[in-house]
Amino acid sequence: MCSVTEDGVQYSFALEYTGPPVGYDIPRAVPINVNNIPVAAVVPHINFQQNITLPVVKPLLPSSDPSKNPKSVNTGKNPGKDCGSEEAAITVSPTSVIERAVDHNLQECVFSSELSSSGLSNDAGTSSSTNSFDDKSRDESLLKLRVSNELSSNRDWESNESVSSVDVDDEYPSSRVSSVKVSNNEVHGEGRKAPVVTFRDIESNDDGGDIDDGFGGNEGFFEEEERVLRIKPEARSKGKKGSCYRCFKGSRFTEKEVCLVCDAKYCINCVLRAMGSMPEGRKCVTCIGFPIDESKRGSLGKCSRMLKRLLNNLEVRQIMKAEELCEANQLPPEYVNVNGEPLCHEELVVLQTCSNPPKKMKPGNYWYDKVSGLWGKAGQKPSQIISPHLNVGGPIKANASNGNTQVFMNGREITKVELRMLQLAGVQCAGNPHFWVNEDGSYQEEGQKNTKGYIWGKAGMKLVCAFLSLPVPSKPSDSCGEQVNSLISRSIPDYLEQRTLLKLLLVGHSGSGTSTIFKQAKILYKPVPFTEDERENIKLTIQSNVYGYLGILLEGRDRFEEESLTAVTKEQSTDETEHIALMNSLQLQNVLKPLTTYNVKVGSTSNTNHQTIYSIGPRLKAFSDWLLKTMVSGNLEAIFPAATREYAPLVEELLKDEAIQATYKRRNELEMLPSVSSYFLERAVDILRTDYEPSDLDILCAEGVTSSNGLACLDFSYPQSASDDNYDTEDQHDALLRYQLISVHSRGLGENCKWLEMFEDVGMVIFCVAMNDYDQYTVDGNGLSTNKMLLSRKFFESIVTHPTFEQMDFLLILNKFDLFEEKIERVPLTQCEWFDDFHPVISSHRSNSNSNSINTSPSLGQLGAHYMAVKFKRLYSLLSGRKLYASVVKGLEPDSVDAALKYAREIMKWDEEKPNFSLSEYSMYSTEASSYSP
Ligand SMILES: Nc1nc2c(ncn2[C@@H]2O[C@H](COP(=O)(O)OP(=O)(O)OP(=O)(O)O)[C@@H](O)[C@H]2O)c(=O)[nH]1
Ligand SMILES: [Ca+2]
Repeated sequence: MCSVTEDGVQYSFALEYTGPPVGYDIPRAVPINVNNIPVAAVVPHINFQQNITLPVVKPLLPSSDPSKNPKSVNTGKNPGKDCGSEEAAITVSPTSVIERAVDHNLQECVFSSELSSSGLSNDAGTSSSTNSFDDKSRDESLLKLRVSNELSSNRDWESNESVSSVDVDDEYPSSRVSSVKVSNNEVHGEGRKAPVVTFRDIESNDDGGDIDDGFGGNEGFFEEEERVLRIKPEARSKGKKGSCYRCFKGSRFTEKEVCLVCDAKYCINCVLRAMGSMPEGRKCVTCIGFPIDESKRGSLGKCSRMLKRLLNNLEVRQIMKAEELCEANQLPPEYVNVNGEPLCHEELVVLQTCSNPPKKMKPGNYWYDKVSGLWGKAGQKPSQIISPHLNVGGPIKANASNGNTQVFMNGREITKVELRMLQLAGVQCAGNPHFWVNEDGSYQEEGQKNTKGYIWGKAGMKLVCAFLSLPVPSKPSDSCGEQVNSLISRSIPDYLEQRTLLKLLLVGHSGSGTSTIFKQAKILYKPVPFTEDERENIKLTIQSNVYGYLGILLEGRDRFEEESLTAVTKEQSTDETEHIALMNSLQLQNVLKPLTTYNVKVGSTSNTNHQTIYSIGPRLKAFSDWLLKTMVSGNLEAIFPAATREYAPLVEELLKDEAIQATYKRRNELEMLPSVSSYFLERAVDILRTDYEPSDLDILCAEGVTSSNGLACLDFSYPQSASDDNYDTEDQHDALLRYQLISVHSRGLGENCKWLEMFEDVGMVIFCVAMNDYDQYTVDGNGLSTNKMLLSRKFFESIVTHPTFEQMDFLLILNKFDLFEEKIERVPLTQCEWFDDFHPVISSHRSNSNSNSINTSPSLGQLGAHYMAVKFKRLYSLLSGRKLYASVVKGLEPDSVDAALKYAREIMKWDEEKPNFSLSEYSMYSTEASSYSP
């Protein structure tokens, strides 16, 4: 079927299948011979009530009030005349009538299911050809039928249920009324006047009471012009649980599309038949015109993968647009309460059409500060700043956001987070002040005239607000926003723009590699990971780091020299003279106060005898001492790397010096020296050049590159990778979904993680652990030394049990697998007391590294990783009763981090789709989804 849209774009709705024959039955629409259609031609004057086996309703007189006589629908039976000439209402179960039509040769107003389905497809063609996604364009000349859901979707009945109309009722009490349009031409042939025939479902045959229960008092459900009952359909499948509502095939795991109104679920083969052209988005044809299920409002306009597979981009876009914008799907105004008052239609329109409307509005209670434009859910901190001065809702209440700070803003007691924000903005908040804050952020204390400042004016406030998940005013022309953001949003169609930003919180104890993963994400997902400025800063950071490592080496050299001298002294003290002992003590002093006693050392006659391999020459010694002094005084950053050019030759000489080389060999004994230092020290000479340009790996390995304040945000979307093409499901839309990776330092979370509550709106927590920490110790302020893995565990526990994250998904990243793999061969995992029951069974062939046969037995590293994951999973389950997702990662390898972050996306995606599964289905599924991904 070819159609032309308003824009003149031609597109085909369905293509003829030209492939090889298929081995299964294809549902088909039986062609209709117009002449053979059993039309309700002449209705003889039959007393239907006497014909008890025929499921009929009593005719409803045009004057009768349908609400008072709900079992009757409008009808205009006119004996002796063509049934098309007047309105007629007959209650039929479609099949039952078909059978009866055959049995009794009745010429009734009967429609077979084939007819209805051909009517449907015609409808689809009609509406797409006129681009009639709005109600208006529904052609009046169409024969209006009200048939049951079952008729069109073949959903809930079986053809042998000819007489069991009552059963159907009982089982499907609310899938009753719906509308299907059938082209006049197809039904009646040309030349006939379009009649309006309104059918009601079988239950009209029922007697009184039941129906009143179903419809009683619901005048609102009657559409006056058409006088047709409008009860929101509700679907239940007759097939086995989880199967498609139309063909009854498939299981709960089959991908399905859900009707926004009645929750009927259709498989990929049935969805287009059941939903037709979707003029109001994803609704069964029979649900068109009905309000959506409010719990599904969040998914309006968010296209499923299934539709994207079935339809082309243009079609998908139009359907999604219609879904979001069509009248029937709009939020009922009375569902929105602002400052305690339900909105009327005009208010809702004002709210939605203002220049800066609330995003993602759902039914609910909101507060609105008309002066500043702050907007939030009742009892919560502000979520957005919308257009101010809108005349909607009542006056704001002091407890609107449930604040308890005794600080007031435009009459509302603000929340703790806002107070924190004000403090960071430099607003004086002592003495329970009442502020008057305008939409531009200017504020004054109540009763005073002077503007004291601008809340959002201060540099860095945007980041602070992002950190605290507080809104900032958005400029009308939001062109100055973050580069990447605006780039992306420009290519997103309007209706996608207001999508949720999915936030991922990345945390880990210091040294766990969180910064590395953050940087890796930046490199992976940003077209330009670092700006020129950033690169320059990174370069300086790396160079300072190298000087830092050098300093640690020099310090170590001092120590080693001292130690070896002491050892020599002890050896010699038995047979050496006092003079030598004296000289040695001098030598010791040299070590301790090198600069001042320098000459003594040089002048000493026995100097050469008491050199150790850790001793360096005078020039280098002087440089070394100076460097150490500078480091201790904390001036390193100020002097380096500006002085790089001057000192580069000295550094080069120093690094080549045997004493330094010897020290470097013992670097494992230097606790202060991070393992990554060797990566840089080995290339120190190159790095310290002025023309050095850090590589991606350099940046990844460099400490201190990100987040001086402990917080870093990265807005990104997962790019479409080549491998994704395998599943064409992952198309554009997923690529356009926006994510935000927020990385926080454990120390940035404050005591007892008190700042964690700022992150209540994140979608998931990614917790990072360095696997190779199991034998590492840190010494705290009290001189107590604690295993780093246990520290990580403690931190993990406090985050998992934090009230903010009660229902949060957690992904554990077991990081630095490369280092772990190597370490576990040398150091038993049982070094850490938490892992004392690790007793791997290792195949005896394992050690044969030369064997080129495929070694299927896992390595010790893999066993250890698995064991560690299980340990954390058990702990998590104990703490939260839920499943922990886990992923083993090598932070320095892009692919590894990419896989882990995509895994995170899958978990969130699953979270989104979870509601489409029933509870029992979910619990089954979750067992699978939480599997361990190595
Ligand atoms: N070999 C190896 N090194 C890693 C891996 N992940 C991180 N590192 C290194 O480990 C060091 C510490 O990692 P960081 O990213 O600084 O982790 P962090 O200390 O938690 O983060 P910050 O406290 O923000 O610096 C860095 O030098 C990284 O280069 C990994 O998977 N393998
Ligand atoms: Ca670090």
